[in-house]
Amino acid sequence: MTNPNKGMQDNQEQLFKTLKLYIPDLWSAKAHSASFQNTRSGYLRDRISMLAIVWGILIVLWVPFDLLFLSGSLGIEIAISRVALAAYLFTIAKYNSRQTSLKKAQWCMTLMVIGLNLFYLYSMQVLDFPNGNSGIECGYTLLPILHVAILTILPVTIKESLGLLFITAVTQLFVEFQADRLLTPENLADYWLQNVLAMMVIWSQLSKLYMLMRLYRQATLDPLTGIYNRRMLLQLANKSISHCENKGQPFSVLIFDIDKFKRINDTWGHGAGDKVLRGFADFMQSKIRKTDLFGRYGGEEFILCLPRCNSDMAEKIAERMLCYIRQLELPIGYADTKLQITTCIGISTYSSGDTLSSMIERADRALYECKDSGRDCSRFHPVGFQYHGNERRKAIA
Ligand SMILES: Nc1nc2c(ncn2[C@@H]2O[C@H](COP(=O)(O)OP(=O)(O)OP(=O)(O)O)[C@@H](O)[C@H]2O)c(=O)[nH]1
Repeated sequence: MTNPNKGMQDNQEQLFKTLKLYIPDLWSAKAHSASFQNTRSGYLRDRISMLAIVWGILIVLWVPFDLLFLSGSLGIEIAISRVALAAYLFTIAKYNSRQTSLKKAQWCMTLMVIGLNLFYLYSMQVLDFPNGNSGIECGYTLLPILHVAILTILPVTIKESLGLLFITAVTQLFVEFQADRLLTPENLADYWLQNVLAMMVIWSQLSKLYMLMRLYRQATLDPLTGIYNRRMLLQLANKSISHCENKGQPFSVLIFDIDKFKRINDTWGHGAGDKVLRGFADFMQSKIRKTDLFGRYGGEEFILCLPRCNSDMAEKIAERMLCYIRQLELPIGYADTKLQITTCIGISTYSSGDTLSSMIERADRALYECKDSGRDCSRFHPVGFQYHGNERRKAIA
């Protein structure tokens, strides 16, 4: 018999694998799923708007000190540029709060950093590129450090972070070149300090991204199989249906149920059953398109949503999947034993007035027709089709 502790250990390993983040996840947004990009863009958007508003207010609050400490026209010039920067930041905050895509949030973030650096460049030029960090000039020459420090609150990838730091570093090096103090020994301590600060900012940003991604995965993925859990699957499927509905494209739902799965558990133990579920989920993922949605609906039931697929195409895909699945040999971690499985597939296709629930309900009835017809087959139920076989025992989503 299989060892139950081994099964538990396997599950923990799988959970760890599902939640584990790799360097590409932290390096660039390209490695992220569309739904995580969407979640992060909302999170970024709030922070960018907040930062732009707070920084816009703080930058204007220094105007009296410009007028007080800087001689005549210098103070006025810098004060005007502060007000202009504040207006620019408020505009970014307003525009950013209306956007939804990650790309636009990234643009707003970059524009904010460019604006801050242009202000630094302008104020240095007005002050005739001061050569030292003394007295009142300190308040202006330290701006790049502040501009880097405020980025700490953003959950950004390494690539995004390096891009933002690069803008600030180039501006600062240009200013130092103009002030004749580029790479001078006196500046070494400053560089050191700035590099340490930059590292800490990147570290903090990555920690935020890491945490966000981990929590997101915990909330959206099935810990056993690593595919979408029911909540996420239904959420994404609803979005996909609305999208297809707006574009006048077809949309089909396939419910898969592994036949006589209880027997596998009873014969080989739950650990083996878990391995079969995992193997089946991995296999299905290798067979679907990038735009399809596949997730665990519950127990040994899985749902595959096929955007832009009409009923004919969905029936053909179901038949093809049945053939593939029949040939599948799934290891159960017990000697070299491999199990073969079959499935039933219930199919429904969107028609006007449908909701995801009504589609799942039809596909579910079709699935039960398969069970009544001897299993290892697929059935399609169109709207209005009445099936009078065994009624379904489970509640529908
Ligand atoms: N190993 C394992 N078993 C599970 C899991 N979730 C549900 N099950 C089992 O799946 C079995 C489902 O049994 P049934 O609903 O009777 O379905 P079946 O045996 O496949 O029978 P038919 O669907 O009629 O072919 C139950 O024994 C559940 O305990 C899981 O995460 N892991």
